[in-house]
Amino acid sequence: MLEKIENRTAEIAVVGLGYIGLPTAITFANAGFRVTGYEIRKEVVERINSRKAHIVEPEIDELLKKAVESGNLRATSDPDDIRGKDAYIICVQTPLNEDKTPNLGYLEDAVRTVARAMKRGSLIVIESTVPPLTTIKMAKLIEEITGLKPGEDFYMVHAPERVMPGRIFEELVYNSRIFGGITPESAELAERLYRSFVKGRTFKTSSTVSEVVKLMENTFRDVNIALANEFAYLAHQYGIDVFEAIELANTHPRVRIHTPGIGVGGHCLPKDPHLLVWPARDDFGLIRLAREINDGMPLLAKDLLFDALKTVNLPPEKAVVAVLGLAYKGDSDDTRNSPALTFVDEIRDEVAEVRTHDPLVGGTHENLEDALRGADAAVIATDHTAFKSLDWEKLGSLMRTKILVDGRHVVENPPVGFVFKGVGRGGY
Ligand SMILES: NC(=O)C1=CN([C@@H]2O[C@H](COP(=O)(O)OP(=O)(O)OC[C@H]3O[C@@H](n4cnc5c(N)ncnc54)[C@H](O)[C@@H]3O)[C@@H](O)[C@H]2O)C=CC1
Ligand SMILES: CC(=O)N[C@@H]1[C@@H](OP(=O)(O)OP(=O)(O)OC[C@H]2O[C@@H](n3ccc(=O)[nH]c3=O)[C@H](O)[C@@H]2O)O[C@H](C(=O)O)[C@@H](O)[C@@H]1O
Repeated sequence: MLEKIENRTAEIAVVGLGYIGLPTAITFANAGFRVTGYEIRKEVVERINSRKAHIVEPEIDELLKKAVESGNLRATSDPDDIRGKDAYIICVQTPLNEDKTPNLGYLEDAVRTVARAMKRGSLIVIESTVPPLTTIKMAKLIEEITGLKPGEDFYMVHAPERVMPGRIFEELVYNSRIFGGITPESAELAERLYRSFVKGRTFKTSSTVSEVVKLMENTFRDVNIALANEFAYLAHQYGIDVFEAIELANTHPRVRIHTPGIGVGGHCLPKDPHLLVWPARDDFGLIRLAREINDGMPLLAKDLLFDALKTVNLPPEKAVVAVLGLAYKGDSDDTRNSPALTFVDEIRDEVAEVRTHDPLVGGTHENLEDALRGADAAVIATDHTAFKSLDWEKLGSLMRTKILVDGRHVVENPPVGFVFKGVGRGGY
């Protein structure tokens, strides 16, 4: 296997071609490996084979074209096409159920597919973010299905993905990586495989440490954002602008306060803290409280909107509200767990009309001006670059009432003639 890795003849199957799996498959293919991408959504397979990415990410179209045209990448939804591969890289989603418990159904299905296709000596890598101890459980599932002994007859690793959407192709190469093996040999093999394109530092550990590390990273971010959001809430009570206060606090050499806003979305931050605490017997509660704070932020934005409507004596049930941005963060087309969607759901039954516009996602109005024409309030829910340079004084002339609520600190100076509110912008 090591020799096959060194001379790039190892055959790789990437299972799940979403935001993580597709860039990973492309990167291995462009590093010289023969990669088969296995994906259950047939329309995604067709798009990829016709060289069109189904996700928004810088550089993806050129890199996908290169990978497919070189003959190194092919997508399929036929499990027979991934039989007998040297390495399987699993990148399927690991969402939460309604009750916030992990839904490992996609992962288990993917592992079953791999178990039926693999051979003795295959390396199986789970890139998906999973609750602690999952990799060991999945190795046992493979043993039950195949009769092969984990660590002896096949190798298994958790290699968490740490890329930031918007910078995926750069971070795939330059981020440091962790390889958590069910045995040291497993970790060693995966490290050698990924070293074919990773230029960052690499570390080997156990699969359970690796699972916890990944969950700690995103929990760290979520808890820090919750702290910033609590500061924003307090700033309203003191009538100050939290962003001015944060900028000044961050001049301290050991303080790095995160950015408050309308909420925390995406496939990962809203669920990973739950994956960390779910299998534990007990915890202190900080991680869960941070989640509640962040989940509550769309309601704070709703209060700001309703305050503004009160200022102009417009009953909410008569108000036409245009929500700008549906994606969970700027310049993304991903709406999973987006606070913008929560905000829309929260106000929908209480106002006359909710319009939505997102340049990358769509919405009820394709055109920004059409969304604002005759509206009583505009609410910025996503920090898309396109929203940062809007001429509000001009756009205001299209609106029936000039209310602007900024959930993402996109507008620095409140536009003249508007009733302005913003998350963390006390004093307006
Ligand atoms: N999106 C992100 O920014 C990051 C995600 N992650 C983790 O990576 C994992 C994947 O996340 P995303 O790529 O965002 O999810 P995604 O939903 O974009 O992609 C998953 C893909 O797997 C496919 N799939 C599901 N079950 C399958 C099966 N049994 N066989 C074949 N294909 C199957 C789905 O149709 C989908 O296209 C998650 O565990 C996530 O927490 C980690 C770092 C960053
Ligand atoms: C620790 C860390 O930086 N994790 C990254 C994170 O990426 P993700 O796309 O979720 O981006 P994010 O910038 O944390 O944004 C998540 C959400 O939080 C919001 N957000 C973010 C930072 C902040 O200071 N304030 C804030 O409100 C964003 O608007 C967004 O709604 O989660 C990714 C993942 O695991 O999916 C991970 O690979 C990335 O490296």
